[in-house]
Amino acid sequence: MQKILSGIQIKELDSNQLSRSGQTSHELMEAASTEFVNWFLNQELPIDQPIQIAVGAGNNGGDGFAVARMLADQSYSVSILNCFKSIERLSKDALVNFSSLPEIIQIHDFEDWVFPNGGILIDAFLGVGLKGELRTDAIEIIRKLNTFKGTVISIDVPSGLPSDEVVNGTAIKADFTVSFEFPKLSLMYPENAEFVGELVVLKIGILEEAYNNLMSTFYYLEAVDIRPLHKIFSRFSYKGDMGKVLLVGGSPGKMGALILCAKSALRTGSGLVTCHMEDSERAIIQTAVPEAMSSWGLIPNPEIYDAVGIGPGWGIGNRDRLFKQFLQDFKKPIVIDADALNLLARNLDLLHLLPKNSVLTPHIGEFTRLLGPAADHSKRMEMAKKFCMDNKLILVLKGANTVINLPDGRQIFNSSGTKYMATGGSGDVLTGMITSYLGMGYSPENAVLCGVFHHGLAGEIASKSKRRSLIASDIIDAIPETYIQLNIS
Ligand SMILES: NC(=O)C1=CN([C@@H]2O[C@H](COP(=O)(O)OP(=O)(O)OC[C@H]3O[C@@H](n4cnc5c(N)ncnc54)[C@H](O)[C@@H]3O)[C@@H](O)[C@H]2O)[C@@H](O)CC1
Ligand SMILES: [K+]
Repeated sequence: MQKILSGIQIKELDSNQLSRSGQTSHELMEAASTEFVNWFLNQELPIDQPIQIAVGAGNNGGDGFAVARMLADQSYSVSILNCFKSIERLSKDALVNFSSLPEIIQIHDFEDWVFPNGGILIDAFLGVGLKGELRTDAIEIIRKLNTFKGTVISIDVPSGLPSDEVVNGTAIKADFTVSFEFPKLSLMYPENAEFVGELVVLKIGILEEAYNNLMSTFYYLEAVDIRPLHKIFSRFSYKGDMGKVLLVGGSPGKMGALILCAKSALRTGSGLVTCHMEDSERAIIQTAVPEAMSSWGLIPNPEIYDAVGIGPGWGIGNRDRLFKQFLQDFKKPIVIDADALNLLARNLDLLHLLPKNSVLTPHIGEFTRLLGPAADHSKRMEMAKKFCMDNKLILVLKGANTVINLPDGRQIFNSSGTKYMATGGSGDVLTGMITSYLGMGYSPENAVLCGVFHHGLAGEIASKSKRRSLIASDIIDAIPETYIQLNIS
């Protein structure tokens, strides 16, 4: 899995890469710029659009000069917005690329900037080399760049955004951020989302050995990581091998949550799904999900199930005793969501009853009820990390970049998903998926990684045709396609 390094570590990564690959720093910059341009050309933007490239003095600016040359070679109309003041300030590699600019490219000084109405602005002003508070001249430049009315594409990070922190006032508001090798930590924080726009991550050929001595507890989960985590089932497998799962939830008026959860567990691959609910509601389940069995009254002997998910639509009135009893009886890791999280939040003493490696799946509201408010997302992540390490639990903090917090302190950001998944029932689907993988005998860690990634991918697939019309059932309908896309039988 891809490590996410801090801005300071990136300098070390670069020098590791250069010493191990034999590349020069200029060749590395050339590789990054080439990947950027290949991505840009794939967007099939009209060739007659004017492209302005705002260029700073460091290596981010160096990328900008190289991109300018490459796009001019492709017959785009490119001009440079000078944010670097004088040539003496340019870094070594930026100077090399500045000197190779073809004559056709015009360079405009700050005072002469006049933005066309529309077109493209490529932001290569400041990258991960930003240190401390933004200088006032840089703030002025960023403010002026932010008045541009066309499409803004930031190279590596939106200029002004620190590489590892929540925004501190001013930064470029990009439509796209194209980051190299891995997303910088700051690009993952919800507070920074309005600056980042759509995130694209491009590999630039950094060798695996270059990462060896660089420690990080942050990781980025991508499609390549998922396939090896899946179990292979043979033609002799039977429905028992595919897992018997129990889903506890639903209440009058909230049976939909349990229905979504059950359907998603079945679509994920569970062999047998039993839903436990109140007696009065069982006809609803049997009609809506004929493939699922139902149970009511006392919670059935949990030991006959391979995995249990608890909480979607359950309600919190009169549930405490049942929940406690259940936690006392069940000894395998459980998936705890929605109202079960709320029950836990109002009685934290129950935490010690949770089997080791149980999975909690709060969104930020549920997280706050459980562990209290945080000043910002990076602080919230520190709280999540400590909670998981202290209690030996897994916590899936749901959001635009869902973070999987593991008991060993690793924090893994998911790369799949779309903004259109912020819709009622999306979380119930995730609970069904994670529980399903647990039931199939995946380790809790692998069940969560697969559940979270496939859930996001299913959302992406469904949103291609549904966009803002996407509902949770569409995510379930797209689960089969995730197996096809990832080539999993
Ligand atoms: N391994 C990688 O990821 C690679 C990164 N490259 C590029 O190199 C960039 C990093 O380059 P550098 O380390 O030269 O740094 P940057 O170009 O990101 O920033 C350095 C510039 O920022 C200015 N600056 C620093 N702090 C400031 C502040 N508080 N207020 C105003 N201005 C400030 C400095 O005066 C300098 O001009 C990356 O973001 C990326 O674009 C690529 O060229 C090559 C490969
Ligand atoms: K930038």
